[in-house]
Amino acid sequence: MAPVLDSSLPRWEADPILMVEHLFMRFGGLVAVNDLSFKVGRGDITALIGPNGAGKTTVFNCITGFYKPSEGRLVLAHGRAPTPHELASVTLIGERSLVGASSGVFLLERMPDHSVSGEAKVARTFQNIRLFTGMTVLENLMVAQHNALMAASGYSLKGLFGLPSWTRAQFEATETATYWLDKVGLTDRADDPAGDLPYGAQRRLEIARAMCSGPILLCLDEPAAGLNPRESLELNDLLRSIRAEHGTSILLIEHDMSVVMEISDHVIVLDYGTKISDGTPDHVKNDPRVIAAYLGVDEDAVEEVEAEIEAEVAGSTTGVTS
Ligand SMILES: Nc1ncnc2c1ncn2[C@@H]1O[C@H](COP(=O)(O)OP(=O)(O)OP(=O)(O)O)[C@@H](O)[C@H]1O
Repeated sequence: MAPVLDSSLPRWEADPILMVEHLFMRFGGLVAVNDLSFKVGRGDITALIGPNGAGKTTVFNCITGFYKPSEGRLVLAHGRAPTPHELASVTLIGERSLVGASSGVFLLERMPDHSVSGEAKVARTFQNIRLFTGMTVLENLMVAQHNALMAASGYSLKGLFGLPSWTRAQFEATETATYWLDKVGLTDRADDPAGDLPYGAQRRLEIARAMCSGPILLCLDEPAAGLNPRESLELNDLLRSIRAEHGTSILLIEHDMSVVMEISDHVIVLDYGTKISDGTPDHVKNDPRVIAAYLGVDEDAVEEVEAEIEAEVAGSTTGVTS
């Protein structure tokens, strides 16, 4: 039976798909991520924001297995979140995953990047587009399914003899690629080299390629970078439909606040590797610490603003006006 979720809690508390716990990443003397904890809700669009150098991409690199964190735990749950007892059992026996009847639990910090994508089903895109520019648009989407196709081919034998399971897998991979080509509006460019596409189309192709691997968590590093306002709106629609039609949870790093505030359910703000705010878009955009981090105001000024807000709130509840 599906567990009953506490509707009084935000989704990231009631039903987290990813739990980042006390994450540290040090590069020599530089602490790029400093004791960071946050949760990503299942089916939510979650944004990780912060000024340049705040540590956002480093967090992505830890989640997706590109970096081994200096400390901390990264728990991904395919089904319901694990109980503390289940989590302790995976952690203590030194395993990197627990694939039970109802769910799979993965400790991402213990997994290499290919297992994070292949087993834990976390896909990502990069700040700088990384397509195979010499391959066609369609080939880029087929390559994304290479691992599944290799397994279906029995690592060549079934493919060599053209067994039905291999033919079926090939057909399904082509269907998946065709579906995503259509979804991102690139069907008529299927046979063109990916490098010939305009910039905005390359960004959409990257997202389509990530979706071809069937992720349950899609991590997007600055998907709106370099897009014009019309393309940003199209991106918003694409991400909303990925969430609505495929139930994929999305974690994105983004500087474009029109994208962040428009489509996010949950926003986490980093500054110098530390979390300074965590909540709904409305909560975050009115948080004096966030305003200060973006405008470069110092701590004293933040405390002053907070005191002013508290005084105003107290005044309005007692009916005192200034
Ligand atoms: N491989 C590395 N070696 C050394 N320092 C690094 C490495 N990767 C990141 N850093 C440093 O860690 C800090 C955080 O960098 P990161 O790229 O994560 O920030 P960011 O928030 O993603 O920035 P931006 O918005 O500009 O992309 C920076 O000071 C950066 O120079």
